[in-house]
Amino acid sequence: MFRPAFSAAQRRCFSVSAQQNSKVTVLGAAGGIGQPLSLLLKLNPRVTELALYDIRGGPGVAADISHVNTKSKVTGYSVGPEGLKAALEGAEIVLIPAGVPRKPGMTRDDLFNTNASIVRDLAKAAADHSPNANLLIISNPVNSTVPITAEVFKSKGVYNPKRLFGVTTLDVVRASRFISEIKGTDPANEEVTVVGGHSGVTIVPLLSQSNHPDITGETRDALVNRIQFGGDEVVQAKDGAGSATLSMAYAGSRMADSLLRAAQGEQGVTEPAFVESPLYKDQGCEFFSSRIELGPEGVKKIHPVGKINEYEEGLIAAALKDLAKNIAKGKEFVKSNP
Ligand SMILES: NC(=O)C1=CN([C@@H]2O[C@H](COP(=O)(O)OP(=O)(O)OC[C@H]3O[C@@H](n4cnc5c(N)ncnc54)[C@H](O)[C@@H]3O)[C@@H](O)[C@H]2O)C=CC1
Ligand SMILES: O=C([O-])CC(=O)C(=O)O
Repeated sequence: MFRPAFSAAQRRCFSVSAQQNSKVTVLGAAGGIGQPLSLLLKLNPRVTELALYDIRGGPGVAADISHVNTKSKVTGYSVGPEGLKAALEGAEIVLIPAGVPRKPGMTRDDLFNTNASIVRDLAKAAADHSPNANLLIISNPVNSTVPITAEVFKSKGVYNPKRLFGVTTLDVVRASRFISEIKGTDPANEEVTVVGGHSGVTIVPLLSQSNHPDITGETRDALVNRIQFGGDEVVQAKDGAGSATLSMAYAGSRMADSLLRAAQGEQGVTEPAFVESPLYKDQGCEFFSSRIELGPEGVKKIHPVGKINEYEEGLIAAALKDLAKNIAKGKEFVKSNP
């Protein structure tokens, strides 16, 4: 797992892989997520070049981060198609946290009207200028923005489902933290599989597969609810000033680091992600988040959901209903608004 501080010994271990060039691009780099995410990427020795783009403030954030004394080169790009093109060209990973966040009382789906076109347009640029990069979609609603990106790539004839990821890492980060709070354990030792999508009831934690299948009854219901609606806790606490940014930056940098490690030959790297998946395709869900083994080609293996109990079967059934609608909405948007 990527941790933001590296000892001298760790730096020596990293040195072989760090010789490989890895350009990482952030679109929306000056935002609440973009800034701390870019900082964490600057601290990662596997990143050799960091390209920061935003419709406002990209060069300023880049100048600031570029003073951090790690080896990677940081560039902030000017606003417009030329800047966007230069930011994307040669990227191994493109992270997209561009778009508006929620305010109290809103669902992630309420962001669709604004964020769908932002993601569509950035996806068009990525399809043109970095068609082979791993694309990590953070902008909400992820359940729809990932299908939007897939449709754009298909329309340009460059879609590779192994390279498109909706970032759901924050759900497992939260789940391991919340379960550790109940059990008084170290969250580093807690792994909770979370499947489905990234909003409300589409977020399905599989506690029966965790270290604590004994959590049942009201405690289980409250924990599941907290994992499903953890984002709302932050939205309410920020009281109109946005949603999770710092924990999301951590989660996004962990996902990027996992992809870089897998690309550089590390075996057995897994993360959850919302990807094109055969698991529930026959129930209208062409995309689904489950544990993914990563490799140099992006998605190496999609893990099945595995053994679950009746309660979890019910959670998945509820998730699939919403998820199918969210996916169809994204696909329809690109058809009607190419
Ligand atoms: N996947 C996940 O787990 C999570 C997703 N999110 C989502 O991430 C998104 C960003 O959240 P924040 O960073 O808090 O928002 P923010 O408003 O602080 O930052 C968004 C940034 O995107 C930029 N932007 C807007 N349109 C752009 C375009 N066409 N090209 C380049 N940059 C553009 C803005 O200038 C701004 O700097 C939201 O949609 C939010 O819901 C937030 C937390 C977790
Ligand atoms: O809740 C939100 O709107 C942001 C988000 O996706 C999360 O924190 O999981």
